[in-house]
Amino acid sequence: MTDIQININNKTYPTATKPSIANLELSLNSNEFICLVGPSGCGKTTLLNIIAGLDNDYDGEILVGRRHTHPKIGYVFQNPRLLPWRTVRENIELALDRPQPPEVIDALLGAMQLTQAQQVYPERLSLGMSRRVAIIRAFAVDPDVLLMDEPFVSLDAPTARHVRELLLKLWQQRPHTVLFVTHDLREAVALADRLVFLSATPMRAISEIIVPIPRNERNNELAIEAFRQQLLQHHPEIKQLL
Ligand SMILES: Nc1ncnc2c1ncn2[C@@H]1O[C@H](COP(=O)(O)OP(=O)(O)OP(=O)(O)O)[C@@H](O)[C@H]1O
Repeated sequence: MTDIQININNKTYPTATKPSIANLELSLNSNEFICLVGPSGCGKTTLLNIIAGLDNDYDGEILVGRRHTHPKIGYVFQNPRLLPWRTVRENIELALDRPQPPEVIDALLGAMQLTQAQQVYPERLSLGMSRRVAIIRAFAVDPDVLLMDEPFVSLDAPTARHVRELLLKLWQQRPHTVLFVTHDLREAVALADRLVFLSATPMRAISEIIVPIPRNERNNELAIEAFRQQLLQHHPEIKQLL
């Protein structure tokens, strides 16, 4: 695994009058779990699409180690985007760029508690199950960086907590660099090693915090409070977001 450096000087959509991203610098350490927290519409999806190589129309650079290239990506979208005519297992296998021993998929299905559902078609899955399939699919390609764009949005609270716990366990078994986007500070603190707070457009990274270990309710609350204080001190303009 390699460190990744993202420098975006300017990203302006052709039809827009002002940049969506300006002077954004972000370093991703190998196998680090990073949460990006930012206001609605600040440019998070735009950033993930640039990192994924889906949008090359920007001024900046992405370095994987010392190479100017795009990292190998696993992408978990808000919508799980499963092919309805393929089973759970086939949806995972289709994402692979090279065949994997069946045990690899078996282990991922087991970790996400989907072994029993592997021959099922997506229409029979709950939203929480579909999200778990999407997470497996992203891990299965063994990416340089896993991009997760609010993958637990619109799940009820207990289901979101369950899927979060499974994700963390899987990540501890198979460490990968993760870039996880959320609006939810509590979700971010429950998951991340490091939180990066983003400004409204034009988006840039305005503050960051390392989450204290061990993770427990008290440490999480302390992290949230420290984060609030740090942000309010340096960026009073975002008070309404906290
Ligand atoms: N195709 C496009 N053309 C023009 N402007 C766009 C386009 N896509 C996004 N934008 C603008 O760029 C900015 C960032 O949008 P983006 O969807 O990346 O934000 P976001 O943080 O992911 O939003 P949300 O929190 O709602 O998911 C917004 O001002 C949006 O209106």
